[in-house]
Order: sequence, then C-alpha cells, then structure tokens
Amino acid sequence: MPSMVFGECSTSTASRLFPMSLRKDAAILVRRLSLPRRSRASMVPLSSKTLAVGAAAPTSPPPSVAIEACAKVIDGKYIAKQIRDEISAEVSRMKEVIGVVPGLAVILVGDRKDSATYVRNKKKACESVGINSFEVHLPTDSKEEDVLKFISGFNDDPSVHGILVQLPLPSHMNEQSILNAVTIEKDVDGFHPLNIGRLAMRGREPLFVPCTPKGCIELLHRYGVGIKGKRAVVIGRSNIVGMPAALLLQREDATISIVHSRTQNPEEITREADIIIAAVGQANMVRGTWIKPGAVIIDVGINPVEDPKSSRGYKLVGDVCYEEACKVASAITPVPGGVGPMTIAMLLSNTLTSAKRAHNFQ
Ligand SMILES: NC(=O)C1=CN([C@@H]2O[C@H](COP(=O)(O)OP(=O)(O)OC[C@H]3O[C@@H](n4cnc5c(N)ncnc54)[C@H](OP(=O)(O)O)[C@@H]3O)[C@@H](O)[C@H]2O)C=CC1
Ligand SMILES: Nc1nc(=O)c2c([nH]1)NC[C@@H]1CN(c3ccc(C(=O)N[C@@H](CCC(=O)O)C(=O)O)cc3)C=[N+]21
Repeated sequence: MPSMVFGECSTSTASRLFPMSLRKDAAILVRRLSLPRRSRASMVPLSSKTLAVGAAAPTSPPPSVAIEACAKVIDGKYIAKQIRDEISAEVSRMKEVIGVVPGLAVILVGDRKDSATYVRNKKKACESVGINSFEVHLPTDSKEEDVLKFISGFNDDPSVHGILVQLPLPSHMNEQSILNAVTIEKDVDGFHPLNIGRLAMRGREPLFVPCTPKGCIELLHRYGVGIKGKRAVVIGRSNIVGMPAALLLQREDATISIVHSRTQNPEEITREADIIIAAVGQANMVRGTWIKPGAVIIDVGINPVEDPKSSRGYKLVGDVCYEEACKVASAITPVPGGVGPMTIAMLLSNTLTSAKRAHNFQ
C-alpha cells in the first residue's frame, strides 16, 4: 500500500450553502439539503440539458432559501456492470458460434498488497463474464529474464488473447523492456509504444487504448457529456493515465491543457476547464475553488487516507476534494465507485476485442 496521508478537505458552511446567484454560468442540478446524495436518479445518464456545460444562467431570481447544489454522480460501478453484462453476452455468443473462449494472462511480480488486490479483482471480473484468466505470481527478487520468459510463453499461447504486467514492477527491473516484450496483438493494457504512438497520430488507430483513459471517455459518452470543442484539463501526465487521457480527449476534438508537477498556477488553468480529468495521486488536491461552475469532473486518483472508523484503518479518496467539488461541478465521479471499476471493465473489453480479432469473429 502506498504511504498514507491524513488529507481531509473540509468546506465552510458558507460554501456549502451556496446561493444560485453566485453561480451564474452554471447549468447545475440543485437539490434540497435533505435529499440523499446518491439517489436512484444518479444512475440515469444525464440529459443534454443538465449537462449544458457553460450554458446560460437561469433567468428566474435566486431562491431565498439556503440550498445545496449537488453534482450528478457519474456512477462508474453501475456503468461497469452494464458493460460487463454486454461483454458476457458476447463471450457466450463467441463460445457458441466458434467455440473460442477469450483468455487474459496477468503477471504480478512482488508482494505489494494493493497490486495483489487489483489482480484478484481482475481475476474475479474475468470469471464474472466467462473470460479465462491465467495468473503468474513471481517473487520480488525474480530476474527480469524470468518475467520475459513468461511473456514470451503467453505471446506464443493461442489460448491467451491479452497479457497484462501489473505495474509498478520492482525497481531493479526495466519496465520499458518488459512492456516492449508484450506482443502488440495482445497488449490489452495499451502500453506498448506502438499503440501509444498510433494514439498520438492523426489517421492512425491503435490496436488497444489504455484502459483507465478509455474508461474515463466511456463514462463521458454514456452520461451524454459533449466533448467536441470543450476545454479539457488533464492533471497528471503519466504514460498510463494522464498522457493517453489527453491524447484521447484531443481525438474527440476537445482543446486540451495538461497540468503537471512543474505547472505554475495550476488552479487558474484548471478553472478554465469544462471537463477535468485528475490523475495525480495527491489526495484532495483539486479544491472547489479550482473548478468552473458546471464543469464535469472525472477523478482517477486512488489515495488511501487514514480512517479509524473503517475496519481496514483507511479509506480511499480521489485527487479531487469531493465534498467541495460536488457543490460546484455539474457531474463528478466518486472514489471509490467511479473510474476504478471502469478500468477493469475496459480491460475485459480489450481482451474480448483481441480474441475476436485473432479469430476474425465479428
Ligand atoms: N482508477 C483507476 O483505475 C486508476 C487509478 N490510478 C490512480 O491515479 C493516480 C495517478 O496515477 P499515475 O498516473 O499512475 O501516477 P504517476 O505518479 O505516474 O503520475 C502522477 C502525475 O501527476 C503529476 N503530479 C504529481 N504531483 C502533482 C502536483 N502537486 N501538481 C500537479 N501535478 C502533479 C506528476 O507530474 P510529473 O510528470 O511532473 O511528475 C505526474 O505526471 C494515482 O492515485 C493512482 O493510484 C492509476 C491507475 C488506474
Ligand atoms: N499494468 C497495469 N494496468 C493497470 O491498469 C494498472 C496497473 N498496472 N497498476 C495499478 C493501476 C491501478 N489500477 C486500478 C484498477 C482498478 C481499481 C478499482 O477497481 N478501484 C475500486 C476500489 C478498489 C478497492 O476498494 O480497493 C474503485 O475505485 O471503486 C483501482 C485501480 C489499475 N492499474
């Protein structure tokens, strides 16, 4: 588990009881304080009206009672379940028609608890849709050649259609040469430089798009959030999330800014955004004041913070201060239950795509 922080983000009563008049340019959802945050309605994709990012102010005068504006919850857990159901049906059809079952191989090196949990979750998810999973668990002090040997075996195994090497690898291993060794046809993580290169080029198509950024875009699509012509800010520029997320958004015709650790005045840049994707790894870094009213927020961050009330002793929070953000944004993903489940759903989707491609099955 990565190091734990005590990051709490609190809001003053003044910002919680926000009068509509202060939020002129937002078309936001307003609910009374007594309404539950995650009502049934939060599971229904937003209409274009509720998500008119940057739309004109309501013309009626501000209500005199104190109200709490509450962003729509973008329910990744719910959408991921829908996607798994779709995949499950396709896996059954493929098995019935051509007798092939897609297979995913996962290689885990070392004994990081969080990595072990993710790998376990991936295995469960495979089982839930009928995809075969193969798992290799190597000790931390394994040699790079040992990992390469398994990759080579899976590359040659026709029952394996996707290969995932769980990151991070132990520091003595060269991540680049290991990721390069995965054959591009089975690179369901989309981390091979050829896949990333194609993602960056106009008129080229990668064989696979990295799962987390793909999951973020899928959430925007399924909730009817327009991307074309919008201003999007991606916070973070890692190879696995931030950078491919920015590439995907620009392929969808958004205008992109990327904020990273050397960016000056990140809050000013972020405040310009209609869509924010935060992938930083800093608990609650993005505060309410960083957000343009009505913006849509995709919070990728998974950060453990100490929580004596939880049986595990910690809870997971995102990179965005949810409490503050949901009063300013029009829609937001929760942590947990937002992007995380979508990452796994996209991995299953990429594995199915790979198996279909290998067997020329439409
Ligand atoms: N939900 C999911 O499915 C997934 C969640 N995650 C989570 O997403 C988060 C990011 O993961 P990942 O991309 O792998 O992380 P990395 O550590 O690889 O990258 C973090 C990025 O954030 C930038 N950054 C760090 N601190 C700041 C700061 N104070 N201000 C602005 N930018 C900053 C870094 O900038 P620089 O480049 O300058 O160093 C870097 O580009 C983590 O919490 C991780 O657990 C990751 C993968 C999947
Ligand atoms: N080769 C590789 N590919 C990855 O895609 C990859 C990786 N390495 N290394 C680590 C990161 C992280 N990651 C997550 C996946 C799912 C959840 C997830 O399902 N999270 C749940 C919570 C899980 C919990 O409660 O612990 C949620 O957000 O609701 C989180 C994080 C994939 N990653």
